[in-house]
Amino acid sequence: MTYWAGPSYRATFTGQLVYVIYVYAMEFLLTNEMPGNRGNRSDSRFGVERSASTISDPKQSLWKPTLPSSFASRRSILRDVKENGKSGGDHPDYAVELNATNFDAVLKDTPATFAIVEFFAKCLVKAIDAMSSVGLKKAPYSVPHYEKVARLFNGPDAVHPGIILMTRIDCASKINTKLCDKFSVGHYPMLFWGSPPKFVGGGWEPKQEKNDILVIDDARTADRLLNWINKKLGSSFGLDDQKFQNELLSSNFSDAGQIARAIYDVEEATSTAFDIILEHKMIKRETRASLIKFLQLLAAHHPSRRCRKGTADFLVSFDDLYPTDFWSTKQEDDKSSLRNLKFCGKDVPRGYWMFCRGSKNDTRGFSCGLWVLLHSLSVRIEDGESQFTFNAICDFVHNFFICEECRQHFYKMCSSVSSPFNTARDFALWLWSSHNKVNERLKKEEASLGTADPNFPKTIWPPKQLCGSCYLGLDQKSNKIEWNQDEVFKFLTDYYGKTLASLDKNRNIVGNDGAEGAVEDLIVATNAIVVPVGAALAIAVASCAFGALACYWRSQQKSRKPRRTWK
Ligand SMILES: Cc1cc2nc3c(=O)[nH]c(=O)nc-3n(C[C@H](O)[C@H](O)[C@H](O)COP(=O)(O)OP(=O)(O)OC[C@H]3O[C@@H](n4cnc5c(N)ncnc54)[C@H](O)[C@@H]3O)c2cc1C
Repeated sequence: MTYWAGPSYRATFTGQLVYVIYVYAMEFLLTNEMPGNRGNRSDSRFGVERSASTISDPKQSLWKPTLPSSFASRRSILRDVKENGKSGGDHPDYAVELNATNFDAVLKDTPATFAIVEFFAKCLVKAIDAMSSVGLKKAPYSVPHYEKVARLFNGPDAVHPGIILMTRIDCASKINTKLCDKFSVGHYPMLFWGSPPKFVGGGWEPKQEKNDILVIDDARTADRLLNWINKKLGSSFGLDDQKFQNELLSSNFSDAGQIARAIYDVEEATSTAFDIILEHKMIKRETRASLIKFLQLLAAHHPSRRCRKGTADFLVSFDDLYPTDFWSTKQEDDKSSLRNLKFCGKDVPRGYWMFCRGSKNDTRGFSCGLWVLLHSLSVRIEDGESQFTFNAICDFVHNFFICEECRQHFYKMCSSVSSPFNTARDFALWLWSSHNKVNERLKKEEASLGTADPNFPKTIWPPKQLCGSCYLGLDQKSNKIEWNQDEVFKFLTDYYGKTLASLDKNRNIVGNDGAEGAVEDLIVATNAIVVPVGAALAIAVASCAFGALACYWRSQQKSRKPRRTWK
């Protein structure tokens, strides 16, 4: 079947009309074609055997993967998405247009947690555009709708960066025929959802019972597509969401109070960490014990009360969910319901970073949130828990941190500790100093690769502006900073202890747990609807500490539209 009407047809109005009617008829056939009449097609696209989905090694997939030959091209595609918000195709789109040659590589390389792949036919889109221009077709095709949603997740101005990579494949292009076959594309547009590695070398068959890739069955309009996503993630993204105004807030290093906002990031990081663990089925017989240890630590000392509750709930039901014979009885596939678990309450993950937001979408975020979480744990434990905490954190990073390079480096630092920790102080200082070693190494690496976030350069931490008394001087021989470790520990305890938890404390005053509805009502009543609701309220409550900031922020938020809730 020929999909394309040549350019001469479109040169005149009559030609355009004929062309449009032709394609319109074809669209009708395609969009109404269902598996039942597929068999009659001579087109090979519906006759091939589909290959089984292969799951790539999750530990390899996200951070800094090995660099095969296609690396440069897939990186440049992802860069295009980040920097320009364009796919490089005819449409100046937010969705990334892929083809069979780069599909696997880009999906393997993306740091996004989920991916949507839209199979479409570009010629149909053009035809329908043309029809609309001559008033022949009112019902919109999916592209503008898809784009409205992609705007939220892709590109430099993504409102919710790093969560969903939205891509598309032009099935009318010959090069993609086999790929469209593998996904049994029977009508246009056809949208699929899954974790990016699941698409790599994968496919989809209508009759396959268990499939890690799902068909998005209701994406006719942007609202409906976003509704589907919200149901899937338990999120409340709205088409009108605006980029969070964090960047307007000062990133003043010397303002210790800014760490208070990181309470939202440690919640986000906790939730994201478990999403990754569940999504990648990282709970195995050999990693189970290490996860239990880390859950115990979180349940007792997480700086966010609702994460303490969520992780404690998970811990309580852990044995039922993952009995020791779980892996021998192959129940693993039945655990899809676990993906809906909310470790830090129903609004988390929210999809954006506050304290940890980088100036680009691919910097900071999750790993920053994880560091903040680890430091905050280190200053909350008792002396008697210091060795346990050390083991729990080292094992957690080793078994569950998706970044291979980080795992390796951190493991080395853990392995070089020769005697057990006896005090919380020693452990907190060890973690601080290990983080500084990572900073030092990355500073050099980022300088040589030009990958640093200019607004958040790696530094030896804390800088003098944050803690002058931490500095004793410079050792002339080694040219290294001499620290006053008592002062450093005191500073860490204040910074990651009291200050970080100050907003959470205030949230608890208004009864965050179980009373979230009341909080939202309060905000609705005062017309200060914000994203995130909790953050604004907490900042408002803590406005004695952040007076000017809170006033400014609230005034910004008041002009916003109410946040959507999805049922
Ligand atoms: C366990 C772990 C190991 C990692 N290893 C690697 C690696 O090997 N290679 C790699 O490329 N990336 C690694 N990363 C990621 C990397 O360290 C950063 O998290 C990432 O580059 C984002 O940097 P950032 O600017 O947000 O600051 P981050 O380094 O993430 O720090 C977050 C915040 O912590 C505070 N902070 C900074 N230094 C310290 C300190 N010494 N003590 C206490 N608080 C501090 C600052 O306020 C900073 O904004 C690792 C992350 C983790 C959690």
